[in-house]
Amino acid sequence: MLYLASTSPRRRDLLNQLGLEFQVLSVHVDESVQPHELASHYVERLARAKAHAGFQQRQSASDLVLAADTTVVLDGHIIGKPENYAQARDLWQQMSGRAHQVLTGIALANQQAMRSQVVSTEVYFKPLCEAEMHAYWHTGEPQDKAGGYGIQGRGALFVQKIIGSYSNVVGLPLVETAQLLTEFDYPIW
Ligand SMILES: Cc1cn([C@H]2C[C@H](O)[C@@H](COP(=O)(O)OP(=O)(O)OP(=O)(O)O)O2)c(=O)[nH]c1=O
Repeated sequence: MLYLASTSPRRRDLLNQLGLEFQVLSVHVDESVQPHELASHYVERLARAKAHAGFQQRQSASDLVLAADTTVVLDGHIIGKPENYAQARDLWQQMSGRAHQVLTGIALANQQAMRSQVVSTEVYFKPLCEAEMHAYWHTGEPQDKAGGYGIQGRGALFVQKIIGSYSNVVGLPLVETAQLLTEFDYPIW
């Protein structure tokens, strides 16, 4: 049986898109960033920690546990969730009219092994004006989101173009996830 160690509805929807049967596990890991930790190291470490925590709950020889972690990176810095409008506005002003990266770490584990990788997508914001930043904040969408937007929602109105995987930005890069599953001999088709 395949398990997704994530309660994120976005990840569930993305994995459903592949037409695979799976069950969801709820896992909790410490998400604090280590001092001087690179974003790529951070998302891979957390994805592996989530997969490991998930596997603690499921240990039959045939079980596979998939986990992921997504973060937004601006000028090399990991961007968290904005706590108020002032923080969000400050962040979006820095992101306005230029590129940032969205990194997702994915990890897949069975009883014998764990494999993981990091996928990066370049996201370009259009130049933002005060009125749209204000309006977006009041939709309630940015509040619980790392980087302060969701490309799968009205945050798409900020995104002029992306280079790389779209599903990676939403939280689960599907090509790379399918590749990992194949490496574990899990049938995709
Ligand atoms: C850039 C971007 C970020 N996000 C945000 C929402 C989350 O804050 C962040 C991903 O957080 P995660 O910690 O990776 O996932 P999660 O906490 O939602 O779920 P779980 O740990 O159970 O797997 O990505 C989007 O939803 N859409 C986007 O386009």
